[in-house]
Amino acid sequence: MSSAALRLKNLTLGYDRHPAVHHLDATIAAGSMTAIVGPNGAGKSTLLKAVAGALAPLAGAVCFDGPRPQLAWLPQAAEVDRSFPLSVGEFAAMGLWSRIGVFGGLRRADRARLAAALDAVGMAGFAHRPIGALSGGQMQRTLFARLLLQDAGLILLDEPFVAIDARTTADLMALVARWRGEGRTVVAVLHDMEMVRAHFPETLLLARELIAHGLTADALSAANLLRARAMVEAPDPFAPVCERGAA
Ligand SMILES: Nc1ncnc2c1ncn2[C@@H]1O[C@H](COP(=O)(O)OP(=O)(O)OP(=O)(O)O)[C@@H](O)[C@H]1O
Repeated sequence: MSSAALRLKNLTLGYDRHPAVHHLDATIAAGSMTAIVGPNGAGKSTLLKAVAGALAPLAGAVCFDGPRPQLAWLPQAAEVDRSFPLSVGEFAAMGLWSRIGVFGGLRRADRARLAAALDAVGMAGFAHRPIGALSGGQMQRTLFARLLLQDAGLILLDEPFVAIDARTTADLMALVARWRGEGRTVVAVLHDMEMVRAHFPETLLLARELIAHGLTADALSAANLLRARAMVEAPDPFAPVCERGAA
């Protein structure tokens, strides 16, 4: 599996030139499993968007050691348009697009891969169901099937287990743990500290700027969590200009 270290270099991100994440420096090791943790509005989704290439930095850069790895990004559930008239099978098969092209038909091997992915997420038998008719948990399983088919070296997950029951969470978490064993790099925005402590060896704690990054037990110390909360609750949460000079 081709995986490359991900380097965030003096990264400042924002919208309409208003910075939301300031001067972030961090290296995420190839093949590691990192949780991005922080209060609401800390800039976690913004960071994932930038790593995915969907948001250009205001300053600094997202770099990879070696060639840019194939990347798969699971956005927050609310951002997925389910009104599109697609079946579960058609939706999950989008994970094969990078290999077969948007208009390429599924060959027998692709169909077998699709069936195996739906089976792996517990959605075998749902292939013809419209995605608009799925429960939240079934949709999340379908999104994971698409991720499986993308077969990416770098996997970005934005709150993958929100409003998902314990059984589905455990099933999908087992898939994530398997990706790590396969040498893929996993970066996940998570709010559930218990899950982070149980499954994610490394954590990047963000509160508009970097609070801590390293082993999860160290990064999530009470002092760091307090500091993160204070940073986000501080006045002027969305400064019109970044006052700190570029490093
Ligand atoms: N499309 C956008 N346009 C303008 N501002 C935005 C946009 N998306 C996010 N923001 C702002 O950027 C800041 C960081 O938002 P972001 O969604 O990255 O936070 P988060 O840490 O993921 O929060 P949460 O835990 O609530 O999902 C917030 O102040 C938010 O209002």
